Formats: sequence, structure tokens, C-alpha cells
Amino acid sequence: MKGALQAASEFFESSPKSKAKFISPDITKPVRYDCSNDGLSKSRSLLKHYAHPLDEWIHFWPQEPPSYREKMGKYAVEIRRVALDILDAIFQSLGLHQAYIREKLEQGMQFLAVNSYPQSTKPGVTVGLAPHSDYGFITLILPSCPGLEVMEHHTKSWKTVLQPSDAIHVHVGDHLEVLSNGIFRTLVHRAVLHSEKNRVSVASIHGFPMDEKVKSAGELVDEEHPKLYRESSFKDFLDFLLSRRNNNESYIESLRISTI
Ligand SMILES: O=C(O)CCC(=O)C(=O)O
Ligand SMILES: [Fe+2]
Repeated sequence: MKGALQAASEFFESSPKSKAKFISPDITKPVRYDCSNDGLSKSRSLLKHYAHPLDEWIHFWPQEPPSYREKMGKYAVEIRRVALDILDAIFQSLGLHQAYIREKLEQGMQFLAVNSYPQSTKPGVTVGLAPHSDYGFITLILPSCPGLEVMEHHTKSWKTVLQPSDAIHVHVGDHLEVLSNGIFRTLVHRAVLHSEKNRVSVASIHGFPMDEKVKSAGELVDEEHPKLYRESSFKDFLDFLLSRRNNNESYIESLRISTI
């Protein structure tokens, strides 16, 4: 965990030229650096890269700092193991057929969002990353210091996530809401700037393979519990992002089946 945070900080501190290599308007790129700070990223630089299967993607990752691939690669493998264990427990709690889901997760997507936020220069709350929910089943976040806030479901108010050292924060994403047919709810969250220091975080997002549709599990749909969401894949999610540009609809809202 220390190695991942160190690799993240050193990447953002590396020369503008070495980071610029990864800048691309194409959001489907397996590695992409974005420091444009508009829309979602109010004040954040982002390095996003695919991480599973590691052998397929690691040679696209940054080589600056020289230890980046080794440190972030080690973290990616370990955090995926934790994520799959947590997902196993979640699916078990829902009474779902494990083998099918396990198999899809084995081949599934993992990507890392490596984030960097400057220290806040103004007093009061300054948002670095605007409110959003994540697309996958679960997200595991490793931050260098506090700054994450989550929208509590029942009060609709922001709660600061306490950040004991060496702790990983885990939250539910859109596709777990779909798969569980609304039993697990996606979590809206945002990142605020720290008043005294720069902050980095590494978010690891886990889902099914790129083209695999996620739908509400058959075991959780019956006459009393109608299907609440349309099925979709990671690819559909990317298409949604590309087509959305002009409105603020969230992905999960776009999947909801109207009951009226
Ligand atoms: O920096 C954080 O704590 C949150 C990052 C995040 O929400 C994301 O990368 O999707
Ligand atoms: Fe997020």
C-alpha cells in the first residue's frame, strides 16, 4: 500500500513531458492521463489504467518513476484478491449462484484511477472531484490522507470518511445495484481538497469483462420484485459517457426501468 501511494505521488511529480505522453481525448484508451480539470474533475489530475490481466496491460503503464510498474503492479494484484473476496461474501449474502459470477469476475475488468489533488488554497469546502458514483461492482480506495466524502442514503447529506492509516475504503458501484436488483445501492461520493497537503488516492474498480452484460440476477427477480434496471456492459458505460456530454443524467438513472 505504501509502495502504491509512493508510486502515485512520484508519477504526478514526474516531468510534464513524461506525463504528457499519456494525454488523450479517447476515453477507451487502456492508459490515459487527464489534467484538464473540467466537468467531473474540478481540481484533480487523473491517471487511469487497466490492471487485469496485468500481463496484458502493464507494459502500457508509465515507466517514470522507474519503480511505478513494479509497485503499482504488486498493489493491483493484491487489491484485486481482496476485492474478489469481498464480492464473494456479498454474492453469498444475496444467495446467488457463485460459480457463474466467479468465472465472469476471474476474466473481469479491473482498472485503477490514480488521482492527485492540490492542497486547498481557499478556506471552506473546495471540491476536487465532483459528486458521482462508480460504474463497477465495488471500488476500493487507498488515499494518502482524508478527503473522501460520501452521500448518506437516508439523510442525503455528506459524510466525511474517516481515514485510519492503512485502511482501505470500499463502496458499492452502479453494477452491483443492477445485479442485486436494488438491494445494494450505488454510493454517490466526492473528494474535497485537504487544507494542509496535496492528496493522492488509488481507486481500484472491479467489474465483469468489457462486453459482458450485467443484469439483475434471476434469483432476485419475481412478481413482487420486478426487474428495475436494463442490462448493460462496461462498453455500454463508455458509450453512455461519450453520448452524455450535454446532460447531467447519471449512468444508473439511465438504466432504471420506468415503473409508471
Ligand atoms: O480520491 C478519492 O478519494 C475518490 C476517487 C474516486 O472517487 C474515483 O477515482 O472514482
Ligand atoms: Fe469514484
